[in-house]
Amino acid sequence: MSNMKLRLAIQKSGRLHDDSMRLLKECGIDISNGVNKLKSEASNFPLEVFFLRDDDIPQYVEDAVADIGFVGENVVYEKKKKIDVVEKLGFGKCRLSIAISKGENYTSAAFLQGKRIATSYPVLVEDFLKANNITAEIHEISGSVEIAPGIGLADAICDLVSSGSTLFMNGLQEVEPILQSQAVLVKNEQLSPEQQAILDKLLFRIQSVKKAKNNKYVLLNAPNDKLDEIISLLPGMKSPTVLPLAEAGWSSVHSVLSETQFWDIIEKLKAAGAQGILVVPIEKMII
Ligand SMILES: Nc1ncnc2c1ncn2[C@@H]1O[C@H](COP(=O)(O)OP(=O)(O)OP(=O)(O)O)[C@@H](O)[C@H]1O
Ligand SMILES: O=P(O)(O)OC[C@H]1O[C@H](OP(=O)(O)OP(=O)(O)O)[C@H](O)[C@@H]1O
Ligand SMILES: [Mg+2]
Repeated sequence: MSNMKLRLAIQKSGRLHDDSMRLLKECGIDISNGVNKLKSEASNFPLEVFFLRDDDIPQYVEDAVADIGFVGENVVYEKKKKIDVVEKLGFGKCRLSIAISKGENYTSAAFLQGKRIATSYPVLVEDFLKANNITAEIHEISGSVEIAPGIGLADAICDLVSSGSTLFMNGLQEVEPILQSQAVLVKNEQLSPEQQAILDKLLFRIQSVKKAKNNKYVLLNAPNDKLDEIISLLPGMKSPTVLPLAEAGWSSVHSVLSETQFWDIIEKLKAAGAQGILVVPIEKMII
């Protein structure tokens, strides 16, 4: 067997670190992350993990120092490196937005004409301004962007928002989301067939974990005279499982429901006579 290992870059510390480590664990990959260690190896999968600043990950992947990386789309599209985005990972969800002081009246992007905008995302802001035919002054700062209008450094900012509480605490209002973002898996454009085979194995596991998170296993009891109606409400992976209960005239029905239709279908099941509905999380889902 070959000793080839795929090299994965993840954030060393910060918003994406814990979710990146959790995803690997959910994929059944054991990584020991000792304090201050910059590199670690999986004990049960051909993977080596580098712990880096998130901003540096696209460059490392382009240069093939790492083969793949977990990084926010906001960083991928700001850095514009030659790398492929392979898979959305479902965490680190946020948006890149323009914000201005609460008291100001914003009706369109024309508000920004001739203004000073503070941001850590000069490339994405420039793209947005160009697309809207606006000329404005971009002030690049690397952090604490939300403070800029309050200290007279800028008239507007462009930064990441999720709950909106940082904007609120700084007396700002969000006026223009310019990019929706989440963590993605990126890869070097020229992986060898052997590296690609390891990535395919990893992707298969990631997709199984993602599918499982988006679905629930549902068990319920149904009176036999209502079975047809109840079964017609349930999608299941093929079709629902139906087992007789010890009590005559009743059956146990098992199925898989997606998170998006979940509450809607549960209400209909109750109305159709389903009882004792149990909902169980799924760990992995392989179709
Ligand atoms: N409030 C948020 N909610 C959800 N995801 C976020 C939020 N803020 C940032 N992110 C995502 O997490 C990534 C890392 O954010 P973080 O604030 O840890 O970056 P950083 O301070 O640049 O870290 P580093 O030290 O690695 O450079 C962002 O690029 C973005 O994709
Ligand atoms: O809308 P909210 O939920 O308030 O999140 C937005 C904040 O989160 C991020 O910073 P983070 O907290 O990661 O700290 P950082 O500035 O040190 O990167 C981002 O830069 C915003 O400041
Ligand atoms: Mg960073």
